[in-house]
Amino acid sequence: MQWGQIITHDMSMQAGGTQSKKHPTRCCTDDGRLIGLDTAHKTCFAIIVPPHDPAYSQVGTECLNFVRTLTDRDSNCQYAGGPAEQLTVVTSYLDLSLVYGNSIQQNSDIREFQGGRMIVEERNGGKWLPLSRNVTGDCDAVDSSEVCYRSGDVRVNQNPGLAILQTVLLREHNRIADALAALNPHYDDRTLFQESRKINIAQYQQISYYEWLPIFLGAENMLKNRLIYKAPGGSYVNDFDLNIDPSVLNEHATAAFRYFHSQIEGRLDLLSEMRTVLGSLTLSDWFNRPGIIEVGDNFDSLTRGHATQPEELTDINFDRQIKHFLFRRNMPFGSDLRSLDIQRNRDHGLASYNDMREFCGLRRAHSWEDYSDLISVPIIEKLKSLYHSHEDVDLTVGGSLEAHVSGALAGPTFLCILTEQFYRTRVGDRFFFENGDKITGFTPDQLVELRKASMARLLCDNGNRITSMQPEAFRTVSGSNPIMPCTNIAQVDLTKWIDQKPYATADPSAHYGRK
Ligand code: HEM
Ligand SMILES: [Ca+2]
Repeated sequence: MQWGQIITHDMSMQAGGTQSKKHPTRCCTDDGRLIGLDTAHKTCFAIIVPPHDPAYSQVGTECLNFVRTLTDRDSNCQYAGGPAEQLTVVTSYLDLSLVYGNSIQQNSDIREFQGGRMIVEERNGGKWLPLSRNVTGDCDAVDSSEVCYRSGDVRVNQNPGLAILQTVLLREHNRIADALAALNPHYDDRTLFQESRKINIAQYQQISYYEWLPIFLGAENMLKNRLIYKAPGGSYVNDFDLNIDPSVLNEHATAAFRYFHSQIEGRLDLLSEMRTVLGSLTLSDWFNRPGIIEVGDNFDSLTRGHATQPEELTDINFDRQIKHFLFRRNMPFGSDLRSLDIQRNRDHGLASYNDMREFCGLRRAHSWEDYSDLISVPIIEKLKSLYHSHEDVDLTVGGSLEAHVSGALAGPTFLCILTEQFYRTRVGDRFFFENGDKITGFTPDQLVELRKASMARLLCDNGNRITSMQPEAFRTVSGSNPIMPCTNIAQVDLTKWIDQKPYATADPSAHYGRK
C-alpha cells in the first residue's frame, strides 16, 4: 500500500465535486426522487436515503445529489494501467491561491495592475472583493444585483466565515502593497505585487504552522516530527527536499482533514466591540449568499463573533445546519455534509480504515473487538449493525471515531495522515517562508518580523473598525488570553523591507551571475 495522491499541481479542491453550490449535474429530481440509472449522467453516484431516516423521511426525500469527482480517465491523461486518480483544480502548496488564483489567467482577472494591488471594489464606504460576473451561477442569489464574489478560489461564497477570511487576506495584500510603495518609491507594479504576495503568503504560513495547526496536531507532535521549530528567532530552516512530493494526499483531503467539519457551528454570533451579543445568523440561511457580510456593521460583528464563540466539539456529532440543511436555499431540508464525506471516500476509493491503521503503524484488527483499543465498545456495537465486516469500515468513519491523541484534536490514524501531509507541504515547498535560499528567501531581519504575524493582528488591521482582539485569536478569550487594544498586539515591521539598491528584476540574469 502507498499514499494516494490527488493529481495537480491551499489544499486541493477536487474537480467537479459539490464544493459549494448545487451541482449542475442532477442525479435526483427536484423533489428528492432518484433518477433512473439509465437516464442519470454517468458521473452520478446519488446517495440513497433510507425510508426511516429521521430527518429526510419527514419530507419524503429518498435521494441526495452526488456527482463523482473527475479523474484522469475523464480527461484522457490516465497513468498507464494504474487505477483512476482524482484530479484537483487548485495548487497544493500553501501559496494563498485562494487570494491570487491558480493560474496566470485567474490572477490577471483579479489584479489591479497598479501599485502592486489586487482589485477591490468600494461599496458603502468599504473595500470589498470584486463582484462575480455570473452572480446567479456562482451564488444562490435571488436577483443579479445581489453581492456575489470573484476571487482566487470558487468556494469564496460558500459560507460567511470564509468570505470574511478571503476579504481579510485580500485587504492585507493591499495594505502591504501600499506600505511597500511608500517605503520603496522606485518599485514598479510588478515588484510591489510579487513582494506583497510573498509577505502575505509568509504570514499565512507562519499563522497556519505556528498558531493554527498546533491546536489541531499538538505542538509537541509537530516539533517531534519537524513540522515546526522551537524559538527559531531569525534563523533559517533549510529543510527543502526535492524528493518530497508536496501534492495533497487523497487520504488527507477526502478523510482526515474533513474530520474538522465536526467543529462547524451553525449559529454565527454578531458581537459589538464590547463583545456583547447583538444577534446571530443561521448558517443555512447564508450558504452562497455572502452579501450579508457587507450589511451594516456585520463584517466587524461577525469577525468578532467568529473569534469569540467556541467551535463545536471535534467529535462524532455534526451540526444540523450542515447535516440536514447544507445548501438548502429556501427549502425545508438541504444536503448532508457528513453523507457527502462518506460517499466521497467511496467515490475516491480510499483504503479501508483497517488498512490505513496498519499503514500508520497501528495494530491491524482481525475482529470487531480489536478496534476497542481506539474506539469505544458502544460505538463498535453500532458499527457492527451498519457494516457487514470490520474490514468494510470506511476510513472517514473509523478515523473519526478514535479517541484523540493527547494534545491533539484527532485520533492516531487521522493524526498520522495530517502529520504526513503537513510535513510534505512544508518540506516539499522550496519557497516555504523559513527557507534561507539566497535569492528567494527572506533576510534574517525580515524573518524575525514575519514570525510576529498573528491572526489577531490580521483581523485588527483588516476589519472595518475593529479596535481590540485577544492575542491568540484561534483560542477563546480568557484570563491568559484577554481582549486588548489592537495597538498592543505585535505587528510585522515592514521597514525591514526597505530596499536600498535599485531593484534587480530589470536584469534577471544578474541574480544568477551570468553575463
Ligand atoms: C461552514 C463551514 C464549511 C462548510 C459549509 C463546508 C462544506 C464542504 C463541502 C460541501 C465540501 C465538498 C463535499 C463533497 O462534495 O465531497 C467540503 C470539502 C472539504 N472541506 Fe469543508 N466545509 C466547511 C468547513 C471546513 C473546515 C473548517 C475544514 C477543515 C479545517 C474543511 C475541510 C474540507 C476539506 C479538506 C474538503 C475537501 C476539499 C477537496 O479536496 O476538494 N471544511 N466542505
Ligand atoms: Ca462536533
